[in-house]
Amino acid sequence: MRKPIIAGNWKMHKTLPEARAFLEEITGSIPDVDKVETVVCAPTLFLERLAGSNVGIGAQNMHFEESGAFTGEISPAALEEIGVKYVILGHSERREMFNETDEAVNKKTLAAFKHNLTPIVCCGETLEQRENGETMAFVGSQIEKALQGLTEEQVKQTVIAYEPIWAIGTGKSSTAEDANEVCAHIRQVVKEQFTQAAADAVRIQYGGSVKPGNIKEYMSQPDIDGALVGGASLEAQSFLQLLEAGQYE
Ligand SMILES: O=C[C@H](O)COP(=O)(O)O
Repeated sequence: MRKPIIAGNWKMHKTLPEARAFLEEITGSIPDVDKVETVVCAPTLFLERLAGSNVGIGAQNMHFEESGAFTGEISPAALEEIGVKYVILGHSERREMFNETDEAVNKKTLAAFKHNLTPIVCCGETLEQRENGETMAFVGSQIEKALQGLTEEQVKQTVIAYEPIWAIGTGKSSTAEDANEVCAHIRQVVKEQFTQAAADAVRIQYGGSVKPGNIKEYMSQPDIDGALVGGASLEAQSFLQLLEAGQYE
């Protein structure tokens, strides 16, 4: 059985004192790691200070090269060294605003495994693509390209986050059934590209206006294994409610 994974993506929010206060508030109340894997993806500057707590710490992006003249970037090795365990790759905000391509996401995914980082690979369609009936083909192709060259074992350890772009930060969440349909398609794509065992093991999160009040609907779907949460992960009590509700019955 796949273990649920709930990840907060703080994006470019919080100061260091706020980040520390958040972790102090949640530390004693994190559910058992056997029930749900808890991850907080913080701004790069805070990562070193947050690592070492009983929460999995994740970065929100990284470069795929080991080192070099890439002003403003952070390397996978540097993240590994400070105790970061997860990295969000190919978030739609990075694809849209920072021109991140499928090829770059693939290189980053391969680089993550060289440095013991669990990649949270994001995919998701625009509203226009959804209305044109292009969701399955588009999302399937994003995932196929992102996972190219991975071993079956690496795919099993990968986390995929399906986030329809029109549902991010808008309050308009996808219905649980619609989200599950896309997640089931992603699993099918993984099966065709790799193996049934890889498809059975890979964890797929839903993201897009997930809140304590709706997370259970998503978690009750057979192909959804967790959530990648933006806005509702910023407040400690809201995040704890997500963790409580984000477990299998
Ligand atoms: O990475 C998280 C997603 O962008 C979802 O953000 P949201 O929960 O604020 O809609």
